[in-house]
Amino acid sequence: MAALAIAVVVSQFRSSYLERELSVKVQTEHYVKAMEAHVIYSIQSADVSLMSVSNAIKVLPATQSSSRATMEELLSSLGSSFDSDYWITFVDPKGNAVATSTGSNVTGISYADRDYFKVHANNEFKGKLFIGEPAIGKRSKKKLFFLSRRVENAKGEFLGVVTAPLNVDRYVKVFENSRFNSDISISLIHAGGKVIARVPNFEQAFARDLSATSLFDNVRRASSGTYKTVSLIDNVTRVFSYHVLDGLPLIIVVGSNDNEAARLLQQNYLTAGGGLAILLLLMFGAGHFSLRTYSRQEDRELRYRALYSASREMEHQLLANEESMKLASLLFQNSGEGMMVTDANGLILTVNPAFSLLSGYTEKELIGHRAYELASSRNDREFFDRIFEAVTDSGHWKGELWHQSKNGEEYLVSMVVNTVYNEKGKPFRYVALLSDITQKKASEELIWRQANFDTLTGLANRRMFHEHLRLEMKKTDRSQLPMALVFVDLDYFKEINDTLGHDKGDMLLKQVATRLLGCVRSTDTVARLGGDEFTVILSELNNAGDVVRIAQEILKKMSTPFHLGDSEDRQVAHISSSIGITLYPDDGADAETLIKNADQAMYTAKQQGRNRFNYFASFMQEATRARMHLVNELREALQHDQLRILYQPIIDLSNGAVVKAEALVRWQHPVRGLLNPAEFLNVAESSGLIIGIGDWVFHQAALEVQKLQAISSPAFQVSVNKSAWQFRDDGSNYRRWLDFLKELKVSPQSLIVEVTENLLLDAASNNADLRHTHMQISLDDFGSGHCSVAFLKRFGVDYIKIAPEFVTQGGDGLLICEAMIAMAHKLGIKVIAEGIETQQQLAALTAIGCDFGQGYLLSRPISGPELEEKLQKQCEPVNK
Ligand SMILES: Nc1nc2c(ncn2[C@@H]2O[C@H](COP(=O)(O)OP(=O)(O)OP(=O)(O)O)[C@@H](O)[C@H]2O)c(=O)[nH]1
Repeated sequence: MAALAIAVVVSQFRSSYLERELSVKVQTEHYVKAMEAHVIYSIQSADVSLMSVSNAIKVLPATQSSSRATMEELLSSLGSSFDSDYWITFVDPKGNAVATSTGSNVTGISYADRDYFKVHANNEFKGKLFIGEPAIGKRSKKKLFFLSRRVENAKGEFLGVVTAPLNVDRYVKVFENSRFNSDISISLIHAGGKVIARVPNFEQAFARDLSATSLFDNVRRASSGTYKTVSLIDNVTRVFSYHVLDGLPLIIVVGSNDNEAARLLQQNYLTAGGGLAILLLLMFGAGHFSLRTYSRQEDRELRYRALYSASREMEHQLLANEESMKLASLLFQNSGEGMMVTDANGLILTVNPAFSLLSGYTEKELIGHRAYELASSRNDREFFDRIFEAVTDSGHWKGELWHQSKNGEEYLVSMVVNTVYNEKGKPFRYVALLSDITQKKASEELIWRQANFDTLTGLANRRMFHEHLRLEMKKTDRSQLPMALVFVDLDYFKEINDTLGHDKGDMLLKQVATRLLGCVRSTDTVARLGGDEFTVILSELNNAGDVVRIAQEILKKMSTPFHLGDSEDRQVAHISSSIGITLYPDDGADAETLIKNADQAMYTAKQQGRNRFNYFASFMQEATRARMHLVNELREALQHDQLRILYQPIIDLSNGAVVKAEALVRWQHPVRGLLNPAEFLNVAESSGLIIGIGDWVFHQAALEVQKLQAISSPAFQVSVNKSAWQFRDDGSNYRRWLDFLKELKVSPQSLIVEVTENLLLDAASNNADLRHTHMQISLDDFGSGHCSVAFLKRFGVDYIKIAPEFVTQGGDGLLICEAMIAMAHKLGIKVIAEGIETQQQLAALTAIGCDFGQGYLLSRPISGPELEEKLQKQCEPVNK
């Protein structure tokens, strides 16, 4: 690289040796280039300051740009960065000086006559940099020339002019130091014609108009060139090279006389090459150089080139900066986002229209107030301390806070605060961007609530429950204190809905939620999984005995009567609950297992009679597995025709004839043999399979009664048992049953539906549907429940079946039977005695007027064909 540089320099000067004039030309051109780089660099650094001042003024509130104090503060805060060779003055729209960065008092000085002021007042330069003609400073009395820019607000209104007077002495010094000998002249000339700086003879030359000289003849022809003439200033004949600075109204002119050219020829050209290096060093203020090696020469050459291209680049950046400031100003005025600018003490300097709209305050009302005065009292002091800390540490804060508008309304804003620093690195302005997120937040919160909470009770919903459960399990892992998961399911809640209505059911669920919350600590979780299923997470239990106490408390609270509705429409509801409890980590390691455990324990509590709590035990898992297996088998049984019906004959006690039969379902299990309903009905009910089984039984019974009536008499009846679960149907199965009977041409009265007392009491409304079918109703197990006589009548019961315990008891049992029979007969209800096992019982029941009887003495349950045969036989003597 060094070798290459040497070669370049050597070849350059060898050619200058060959051609005298040309050598002068080359030399002056070198000077021109070096001077140009310096001038551009100095102008651009002053222009950066001009632009930053002008942009700062733009964001000031309207009144403040005319305030001397504000402007002095602004200019002096920037002043420290200024080059000592220039300063900045702000001139108001009338041309009067407002303040200057040197801090001198400029009040009363008018610059209205300056060319730059007129140009900007007429907006001829559209805010671009204008370089005015050189002149003597009105206050400083220095020889100056002026860089300036127009300042306007976002609406384009003229706010004044910022000007940077440049002390031309700086150029004189640099030019002087760059000359090898006194014959070389270097000048910086304004495009208007006036000399800005010149060596030699600066004093005579300053502000002298050269517009009529041959220089300008040449300039008008080309932006750079070389010519020979006698200087007007010092009368010396020189070869002049000139260059018009790109985009600037400035011309650099360098002249060398013939003596210089001759001297050059005698001199070692290498030294001349070194001269150029000296010039470059001086130009950039390095002040120290050495000519000892060529490699240094190469460095300097490179540095010169780098600086030259850097100054070009800077020029482009400045233009881009200007553009972006304009854009920023537009944004400020038109943005939908609120913007506020404060000084370093938090005093509001300006706000944009969107901010006024948000807060209800005009810009005028806000200026001078502290930004935090807008915040609502919802934010505490610590909150502001935190903001302050963040802004001090990083210059930045982002977050949400509550503001209060002029009309007192509170609104939530999302705010970003950024700091603008002055040249000393101290905060100078704070800029805040704000947007109202009240609505957005409210709907986010609503969505979140809907996603996580049960709308009816306000308790955590299933999703939230799962989240809490996992969190509590983690807590337990850390604290080693056990946690209990409690499932609470209301008993027979459906009946509340059915008897009191869904609204009252809702009221009850709400009260259940409140009562449950009252049973636990605030740190525990109460959730509603759906329907009448609730869960409680009892976290970090110090004492496992607490769980029992809480479970008992819940049972008690749930079985305390609920008062539903207001005084006019008040209803009292009685209910109870079944509770399942499982412990973590003892019973399971994951959430799914715990949930399953608690559910099983609760199910067992239901099975055991409800209104009780049950701890999960591993045997329950086994039981559950067995139950699931049974459900699957039963489903298959239905599909594969494994169910059977046996008929137990019912005898007319007055003549011993079989006149009815009770259909009893059996399961012909492929492995376990014939199973009684007790072995599978529970599972059938809880799995819902009971509906299908009930339908099947009914169909079989209807088909059978058709056959039996054909054999004996149209009065023959078959009874079917209806499970409590079948009442949960909406009644559509009755319609299906009646359709089927119609198809068979069997009268509905041929079938008796057997229901239990409790069922009759609980599902009163559904029984009304049953009566409308015209099938007969038989009340099973009469005497074992609490059915009042009034109920019997009201629900149109056709038969009562006396429970076997009364029949087999004898003595008092028989007396009760007699009373029941008498009462039933008075109501027009017939009586069937169940479980007759002895002749004695038969005789006694017959004696007290019982209408019908069934039991092992009379016949065990038999198959359809067997019954048909029996009836056949019974009918034979009559037929004969
Ligand atoms: N009022 C009201 N009822 C509901 C709501 N959600 C579900 N249900 C009803 O709650 C009842 C829940 O019944 P289950 O738990 O199946 O049965 P249960 O009657 O409580 O009987 P057991 O649980 O066996 O003791 C169903 O009848 C649902 O229709 C609700 O938001 N409001």
